[in-house]
Amino acid sequence: MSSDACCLAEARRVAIFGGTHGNEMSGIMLVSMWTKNDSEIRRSSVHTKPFICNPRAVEKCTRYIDTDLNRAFTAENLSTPPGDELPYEVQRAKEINQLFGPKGSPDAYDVIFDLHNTTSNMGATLILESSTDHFILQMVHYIKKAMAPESCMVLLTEHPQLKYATTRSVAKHSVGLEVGPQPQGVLRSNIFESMRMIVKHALDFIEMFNSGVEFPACRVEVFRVHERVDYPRDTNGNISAMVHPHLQDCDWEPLNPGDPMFQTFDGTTIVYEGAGPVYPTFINEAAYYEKHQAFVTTCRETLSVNSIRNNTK
Ligand SMILES: CC(=O)N[C@@H](CC(=O)O)C(=O)O
Ligand SMILES: [Zn+2]
Repeated sequence: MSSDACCLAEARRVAIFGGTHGNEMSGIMLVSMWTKNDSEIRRSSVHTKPFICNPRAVEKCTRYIDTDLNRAFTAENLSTPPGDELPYEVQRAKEINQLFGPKGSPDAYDVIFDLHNTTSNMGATLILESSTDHFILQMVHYIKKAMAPESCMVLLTEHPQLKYATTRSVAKHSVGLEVGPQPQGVLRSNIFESMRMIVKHALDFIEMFNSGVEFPACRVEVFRVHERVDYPRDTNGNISAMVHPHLQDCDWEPLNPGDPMFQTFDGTTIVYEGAGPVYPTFINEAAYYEKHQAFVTTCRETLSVNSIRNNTK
């Protein structure tokens, strides 16, 4: 055991969230399946809790009832007194914070995986909120290696303005899993199986970590959120162009200055005018029309990850 490894507590309490958005079917079906029979997610050193976050939205097969649950875990929402008049998702956020948090406290769950689907052609993507959580970064490194030659991308949402208050943020360590393309309300077997495999690798990693395995220092390639790009709009605020066919489905591929970005209804091309190459993702995500986001640009970077080991072994 090397002496410079960063010592961390074991991760005993782990939750797997599905149905944070009620129309993202892979996570909903996996979590429902694991609620009935947890043999697949059981590990000897871990208590793993499968949990449906927004049951009313799942029942209606809609993203949310009153407001987006995955934006609701703000300090303000979590601290205001409870009440029936609050939006359903704000009430639910408070309940989830009681069950799996409180956010920022020592009583919070060790790890939360939150399972999402996207209509974008992103493939399997892990979403991280922090570039300094070496436990999660080591997990990501492990998952990427276990998945090879299939790729698993990493989106880092750490950004002073663009970060949002996610359901998973109540845990000490959190990771989002976004797999696409899959239409809203639809189950695709390839997407379901890909998500299932990543959860398996993640739980295997936690089991190994808890048992005392040391994970050596490594490097992880991530794509850090840079800017949100909205659709072109007319003076009434209606969309006046679509994602250009050369950009559609090209998540994670470089977009260079001068490259086609949008196509108006009369066929005019609107090009990207940024300074250098960016890597767009969440291209044409259905849920983001209302958020005024056609895609998000990212910048590629490589993070150095500390070696870690469990300090109780
Ligand atoms: C399509 C979708 O729902 N994406 C998630 C991403 C995340 O979990 O960070 C969201 O916007 O909440
Ligand atoms: Zn989602």
